[in-house]
Amino acid sequence: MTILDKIIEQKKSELPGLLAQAPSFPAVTKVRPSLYETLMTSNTLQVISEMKRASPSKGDIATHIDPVEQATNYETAGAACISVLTEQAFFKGSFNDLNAVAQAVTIPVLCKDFFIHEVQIDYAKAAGASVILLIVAALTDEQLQALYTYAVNLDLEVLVEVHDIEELQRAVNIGAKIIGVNNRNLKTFDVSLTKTREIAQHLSSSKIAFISESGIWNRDDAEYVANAGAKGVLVGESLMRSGDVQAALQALQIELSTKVGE
Ligand SMILES: O=P(O)(O)OC[C@@H](O)[C@@H](O)c1c[nH]c2ccccc12
Repeated sequence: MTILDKIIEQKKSELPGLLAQAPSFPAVTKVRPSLYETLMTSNTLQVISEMKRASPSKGDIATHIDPVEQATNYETAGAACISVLTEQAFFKGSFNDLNAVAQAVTIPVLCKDFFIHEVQIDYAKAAGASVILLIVAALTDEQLQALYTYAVNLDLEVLVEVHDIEELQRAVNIGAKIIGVNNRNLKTFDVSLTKTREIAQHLSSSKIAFISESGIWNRDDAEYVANAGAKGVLVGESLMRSGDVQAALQALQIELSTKVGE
């Protein structure tokens, strides 16, 4: 069993609880900018900054950090979007974290979870998300299409996560506009930024906003993935561990127009 299999089992066990009652969170009525538009129109590498307390591969990362304070720092530093991990059993997140962050910032908010059922999308929406993540490796084609359509009909944007060329094709087939490659192998936890280059070479449409996810620690890493074709990066651990969150984030905002090789 891979870690992804284990997490999906856990998610399945939580569905009856979610289905038993309607989501109830303090209302969030903000209209946020579109993440897709931000990615497609900006000349700098856009940073999706993550609130991440812990993970299965690293254990505790930063359990003491206040999500609202962290998100506010991210927004002030010019983040394009705040990603909030809401998965509880492995990442120590919650929908309450998401709701608190959604109240506090005006930029797009990504609900980072393992979606296998529509009810989870209802919770994400009610808690204030404007973007959700769908992981191709966790879903059948039918589930992927159904959840994608369900989210879009709720006015949510969708970041579709892939790990290889075959998954990229499945993402393209459902019409995904924002596609992220996870540089972390979910079976071995190995991280390699070359994944970004490999997937980027197979992107056929310039209308896709392409994101590089995981394992980005510094400006060199950001430059590498920007040169490979990424319009944005999804960064968790390095920002959570940084003593100067704003400086660490700003170091990643590479000018895309000065990219080597373009
Ligand atoms: O902490 P990192 O290496 O910067 O990674 C952030 C993000 O990419 C990672 O948390 C992530 C990418 N895809 C996911 C899917 C589920 C949970 C977490 C993730």
